[in-house]
Amino acid sequence: TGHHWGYGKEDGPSSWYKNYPVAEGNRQSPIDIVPNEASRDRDLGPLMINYDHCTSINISNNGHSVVVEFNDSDDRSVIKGGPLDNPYRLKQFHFHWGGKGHEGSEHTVSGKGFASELHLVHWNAVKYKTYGEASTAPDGLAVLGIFLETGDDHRWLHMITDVLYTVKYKGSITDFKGFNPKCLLPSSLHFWTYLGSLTTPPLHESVIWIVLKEPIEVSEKQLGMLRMLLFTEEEDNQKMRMENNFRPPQPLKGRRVRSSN
Ligand SMILES: Clc1ccc(Cc2nnn[n-]2)cc1
Ligand SMILES: [Zn+2]
Repeated sequence: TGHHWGYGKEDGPSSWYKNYPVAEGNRQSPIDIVPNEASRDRDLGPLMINYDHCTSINISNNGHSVVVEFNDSDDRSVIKGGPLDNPYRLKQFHFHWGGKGHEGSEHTVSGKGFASELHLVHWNAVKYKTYGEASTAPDGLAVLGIFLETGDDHRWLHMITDVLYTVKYKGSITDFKGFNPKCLLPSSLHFWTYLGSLTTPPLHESVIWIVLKEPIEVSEKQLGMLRMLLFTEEEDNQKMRMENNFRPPQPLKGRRVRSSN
């Protein structure tokens, strides 16, 4: 199966190019977003997020992050508008975060990192039959990125942090039904958008990135719950805390970042 990769010294982002040469490609993610270099594009319409009928299925620890999966067998939860020519179906969301007191977002804004970053992964089910097929196509995926900054408790994030103890170890999965991620959205849907890639191997250059400008606030306590997860399996006697699971910004290589109006 695929090569082993991680976020450690030996298997981390600076070594991924050895097994995944596209790591040095021309549309890699994340990037540092410089707001006053982003161009306002008049034909960028508003983002439309329709998660009303969406329901989560399960929550799991895949050894890289904590992931909530959704039923993507129909168009019950889609995003459209903004830079997108088709509706894109929600498949899963997951987080990237840092260590105690360290930043952990993947995108940065004028060099500033945030404590964490939530990614909602969607795929173009109009043009492609499966997520797998879409994940290798240049317009196959749309990932909605939302920054998390430390502040007050997030009233709905508790639904997730309260069950993290059930997925402490790599390979654990439990039922997680009825969670609607619209409760994790900030009040403004203003965004930056650019063409990029998955930020973990296989690093496919198949992502239309939509990064919301307004962060959501979560408490240090809630972030600390993410850090009690482990990269390692239950039977592994090495207990490696899951933290700093983020890829640093990659070269822009002449790409244009657009801003919503
Ligand atoms: Cl389905 C899937 C594939 C890759 C990743 C990793 C990632 N790529 N871009 N942001 N996160 C998350 C979910
Ligand atoms: Zn991600």
